[in-house]
Amino acid sequence: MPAKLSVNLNAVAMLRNRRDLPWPSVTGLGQIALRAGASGLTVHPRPDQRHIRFSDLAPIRSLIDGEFPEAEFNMEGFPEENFLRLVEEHRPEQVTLVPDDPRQATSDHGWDFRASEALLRTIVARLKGLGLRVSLFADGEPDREALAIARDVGADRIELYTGPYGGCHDDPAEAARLAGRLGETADIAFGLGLGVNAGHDLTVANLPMLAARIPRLAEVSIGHGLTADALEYGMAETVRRFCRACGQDV
Ligand SMILES: CC(=O)[C@@H](O)[C@H](O)COP(=O)(O)O
Ligand SMILES: NCC(=O)COP(=O)(O)O
Repeated sequence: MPAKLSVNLNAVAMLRNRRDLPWPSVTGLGQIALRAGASGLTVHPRPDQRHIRFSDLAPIRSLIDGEFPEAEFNMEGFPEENFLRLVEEHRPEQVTLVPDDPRQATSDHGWDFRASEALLRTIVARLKGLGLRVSLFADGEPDREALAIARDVGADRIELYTGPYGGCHDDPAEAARLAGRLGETADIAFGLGLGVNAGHDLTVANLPMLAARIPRLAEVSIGHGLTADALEYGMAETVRRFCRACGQDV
């Protein structure tokens, strides 16, 4: 089955936040994306609310519950207490834990599973107690021992950090090499019984090679490149283009 597309709304929220006005509408564009065939919506509410605001979460939850009961809400963030309370309140179908420092401009690395094992064990147990799927942001390094820790702390999936792969848009040879590394990492994760998601700087151009190398990829979450294309083609057409790049027949 081709990878599902979860549309990350952070970039739409950032545009909205330029003014004290409610447009572009984060929930409205999420609705257009789901109507066009996206399988879910992703948000990464950072502590300073510079993109998604905490007040965006309830309307997104209601949108999915009301019109798209098959769709999934994916909340990403560092597992500090405020984020965990937001998760408890809004009950996303999936929580993706990322090791971000609040001062980071954007996510730029996966977990150090060895150093964070105790923290992750506690947090994953708490989230699994709520019945939520848990995914852990992981570097595309085929490190079996580290990935075994991700499995052993109770995660359901990893999300491969594809930033370096996305950054090679003008270097096809390096992109192919990194797709191979991501694929090796995914193969180890599958062998350990983990599911595999991917995200960061994915585009219509670089998705097909990744999807071909990882045919069992469960989900991609995409915001920056997708929002850029939505400015050019509109959100609905952009979602269809990204779904096709995942290998979906839309
Ligand atoms: C975990 C990940 O890769 C995404 O959440 C990405 O960091 C988007 O976040 P921003 O839109 O805040 O940069
Ligand atoms: N998990 C990655 C994500 O949600 C979106 O990242 P990007 O496409 O904005 O780089």
